[in-house]
Amino acid sequence: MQKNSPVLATHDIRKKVRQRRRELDSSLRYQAEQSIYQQLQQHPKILAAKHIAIFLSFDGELNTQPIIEYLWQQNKSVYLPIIHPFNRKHLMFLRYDRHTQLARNQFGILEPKLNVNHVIPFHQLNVVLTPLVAFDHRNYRIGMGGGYYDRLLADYQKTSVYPIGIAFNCQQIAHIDNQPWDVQLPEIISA
Ligand SMILES: Nc1nc2c(c(=O)[nH]1)N(C=O)[C@@H](CNc1ccc(C(=O)N[C@@H](CCC(=O)O)C(=O)O)cc1)CN2
Ligand SMILES: Nc1ncnc2c1ncn2[C@@H]1O[C@H](COP(=O)(O)OP(=O)(O)OP(=O)(O)O)[C@@H](O)[C@H]1O
Repeated sequence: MQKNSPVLATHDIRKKVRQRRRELDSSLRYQAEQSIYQQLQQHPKILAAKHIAIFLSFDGELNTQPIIEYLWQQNKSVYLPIIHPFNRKHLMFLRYDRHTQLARNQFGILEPKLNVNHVIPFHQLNVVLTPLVAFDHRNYRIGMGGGYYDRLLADYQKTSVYPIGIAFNCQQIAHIDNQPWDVQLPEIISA
């Protein structure tokens, strides 16, 4: 592989920013989380939404549990991604409530146990809160490398689904050498 190959560069950025995210100072982390929670609570798309996809934090991601508690309180329906059992490069979204049983997937991330009655088709989601590792000023993102969210969001503009990235400021980088399949997010909330 060439030294300046974008694939290699992406791998290095992912590694570096994941580490930066894990090592974020705990009081800075707390302040940033409070700011992001506030921004989300005032967000018109969240206020109007009924069906909201989110994720359970791992690897230094912002703690999403308070957001989930808030959404439940507001009587929103909350959904979590699971790795599709047959089509393993794809995600499915399952309803998440206080009674949902969770188990760790192959990456060590907690996910709901598959129950077909709890599945929501992608196009019925109103907002997809989207995890990311790194982002740039154009709202291109680098994720964990599975391509899951790029596949999921490839055609979001043909639907009424509104994706919102959430991240810490320390995850912003100058420029992402975007690939043809990379999805540009309409919005990233960060602090
Ligand atoms: N909280 C959260 N949930 C999420 C995501 C996310 O970014 N955050 N995902 C966003 O897409 C999906 C999971 N994607 C992932 C992709 C790669 C690895 C990962 O650790 N890869 C290792 C190899 C691990 C292995 O194969 O055993 C690596 O690259 O070193 C983890 C999650 C779905 N759920
Ligand atoms: N829409 C798509 N259709 C087919 N393959 C795709 C699509 N999006 C991404 N891929 C494939 O997935 C692989 C991983 O992509 P990439 O490194 O951009 O993932 P990522 O953005 O870091 O991860 P994620 O989207 O899960 O957060 C690539 O090899 C790419 O070819």
